[in-house]
Amino acid sequence: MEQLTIKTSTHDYPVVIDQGLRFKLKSFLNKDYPSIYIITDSNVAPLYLDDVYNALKANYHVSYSIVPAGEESKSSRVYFDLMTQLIEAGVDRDGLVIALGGGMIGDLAGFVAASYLRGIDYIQMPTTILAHDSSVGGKVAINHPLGKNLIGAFYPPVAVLYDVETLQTIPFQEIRSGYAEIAKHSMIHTPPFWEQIKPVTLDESLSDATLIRDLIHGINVKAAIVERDEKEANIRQFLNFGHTLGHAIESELGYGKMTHGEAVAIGMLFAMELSEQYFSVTLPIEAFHNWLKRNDYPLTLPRLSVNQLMTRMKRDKKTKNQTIKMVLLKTLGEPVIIDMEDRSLRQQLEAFLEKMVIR
Ligand SMILES: NC(=O)c1ccc[n+]([C@@H]2O[C@H](COP(=O)([O-])OP(=O)(O)OC[C@H]3O[C@@H](n4cnc5c(N)ncnc54)[C@H](O)[C@@H]3O)[C@@H](O)[C@H]2O)c1
Ligand SMILES: O=C(O)C(=O)C[C@@H](O)[C@H](O)[C@H](O)COP(=O)(O)O
Ligand SMILES: [Zn+2]
Repeated sequence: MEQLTIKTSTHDYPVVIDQGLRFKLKSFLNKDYPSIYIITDSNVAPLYLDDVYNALKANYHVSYSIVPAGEESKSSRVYFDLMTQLIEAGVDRDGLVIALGGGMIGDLAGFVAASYLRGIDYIQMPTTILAHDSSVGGKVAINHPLGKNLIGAFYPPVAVLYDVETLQTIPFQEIRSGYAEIAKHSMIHTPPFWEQIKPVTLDESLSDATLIRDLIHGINVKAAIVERDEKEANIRQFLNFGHTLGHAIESELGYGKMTHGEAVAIGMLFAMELSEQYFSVTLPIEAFHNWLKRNDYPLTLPRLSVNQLMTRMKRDKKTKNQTIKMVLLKTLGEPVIIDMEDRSLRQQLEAFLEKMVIR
């Protein structure tokens, strides 16, 4: 078992990483909750809902909702339906929400918990690799058709219980998606650990030991950053490496058409190219590109409108005074936030997308 504690402005919470945690939930509940409400999705429910429900039902009043799997459920409609279900179930201010699933569920259920009755406790139970990132740090949100995560809060959970046994059932595309955020952590951290990720192949040969090593490394990077800058006043923006374009691609294509990690991977490639030009440095772009290719990441895009992408990037939460900010790398492990000038960003984006279309 691995455990760390995250300090926030309101409380500290544990991140526990172990096999089979879903069977031992009771021992991690530090309050006598009158009701527990599990929120999960239609892929995770048949696999793990019973285990979680059965681990609690003898001691607590437990209810649940199952939302359709997929990014489209991180929506105002599903959010509102969940609110209705919690009200009808009579969950009060002493209730607990359990977010059982990947980052979609963590963000959605976390935002439900943050806003229901002005905020009740919630536990993150991540079940994807990507959720090593989303379950830590307290960013919760739903999407708006105009942009990703535009409606949300900083609202830390009371615990993150990462039962890594659940990762055995995730499909390959989701292994890829999650490893993109691990690669992100490997490149923004000092010292960088990209050299550790570079040889990893995301197929049957990926061992549990490698996966757990990389997950723990990623979680430690994330934890260290969010502890120092919980509300993203400064260095937390580094965690947005690859996201300025990645989020624009996700929303422009339509939520769920490309996974979050796949879109962020493309965004990282673009940010690396911009970094090389901006700082006249050499980054391991070719090695990263080869890694993405070897692991079957999508490296082509349909022809997208550069105007639309620019408009979407302007709606990014880092934007101030209409100036798009990008996380660039001065060198591997040394991220910086740069105000981008529209004209040159547009030109570089056009050139980048042209390569993505024909590659
Ligand atoms: N809050 C944050 O800090 C943060 C960080 C990174 C990403 N995110 C958000 O996270 C979301 C992406 O998360 P995700 O990649 O986990 O997507 P997801 O939650 O949609 O899960 C991906 C797919 O895997 C399925 N699944 C989940 N766990 C499974 C399991 N154990 N076995 C089999 N199938 C399983 C899901 O049903 C879904 O189909 C995006 O909305 C992104 O914006 C948030
Ligand atoms: O925790 C953060 O901060 C991050 O930026 C982590 C990202 O991987 C994640 O996708 C996050 O949801 C993006 O945040 P946003 O503020 O750009 O919506
Ligand atoms: Zn992300």
